[in-house]
Amino acid sequence: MNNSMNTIAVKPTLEIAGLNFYYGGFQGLKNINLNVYEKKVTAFIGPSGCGKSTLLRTLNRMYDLYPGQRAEGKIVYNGRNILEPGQDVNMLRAKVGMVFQKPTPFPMSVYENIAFGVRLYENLSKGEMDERVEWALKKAALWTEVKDKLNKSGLSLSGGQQQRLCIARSVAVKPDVLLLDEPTSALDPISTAKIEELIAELKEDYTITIVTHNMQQAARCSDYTAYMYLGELVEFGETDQIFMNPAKKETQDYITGRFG
Ligand SMILES: Nc1ncnc2c1ncn2[C@@H]1O[C@H](COP(=O)(O)OP(=O)(O)OP(=O)(O)O)[C@@H](O)[C@H]1O
Repeated sequence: MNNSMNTIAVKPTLEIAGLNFYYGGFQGLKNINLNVYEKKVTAFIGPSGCGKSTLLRTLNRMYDLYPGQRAEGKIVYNGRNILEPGQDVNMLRAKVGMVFQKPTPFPMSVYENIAFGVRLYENLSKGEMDERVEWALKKAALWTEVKDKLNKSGLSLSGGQQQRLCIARSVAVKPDVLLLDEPTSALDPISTAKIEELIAELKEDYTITIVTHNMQQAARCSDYTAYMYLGELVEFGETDQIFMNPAKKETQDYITGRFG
């Protein structure tokens, strides 16, 4: 949590307005309005099925890969509604990168896991690519552990290392935003602590949103928290306020474990 935030001017990176989302005939998100602020961590919390992952997946149009899923409303990024037709979704996904719940390294070397994505967008020399790979691995706090194993399979790393490799892979293409979907739920407590430390470091450079079931994690890692229920945004505000002085009884019940 960041107690000095009230005094710091914050700028929205993503402005979400009147967002509705549909899985065929089922409405998964209902009139969501919230800003994701620049170089801050925003946590999405709420009971299972409330729409946290759905909201995260709209932010880089990941749902486009699935027929029958559609979003309407506005998500303004760099002055443009990304939901409109004509958006270059590949470029969007480079700028708004995603890390999933289960670590998903590609079945290739540690080095190639990072170089592969970079090659899709940039034409770097071998020396430049070596530098980029090292830079991304350092950003993801993984370099010292893998610098002697760059040619080993990404799948040979531990679960926590694999998740940091996935973060390095996203960071390597120089995004603005990182979307983290329960990034530590498959990890042990030590790896979880490392990822949480990493999130604190990464927010110096990136705007981060995180879906988490872990209330302590939301309280520790985030500057803003959105509490969702049944596809609606119940309450959104600074994390200190949401956890210490929520405006709504439903939020209070959820964060104190009285939900359900
Ligand atoms: N592919 C899909 N087809 C139809 N409905 C879906 C699909 N994916 C999710 N849903 C529904 O949309 C709603 C929101 O799901 P979502 O996965 O966003 O919730 P969540 O808050 O992330 O849940 P969890 O914490 O369990 O991951 C749920 O009712 C879910 O059943």
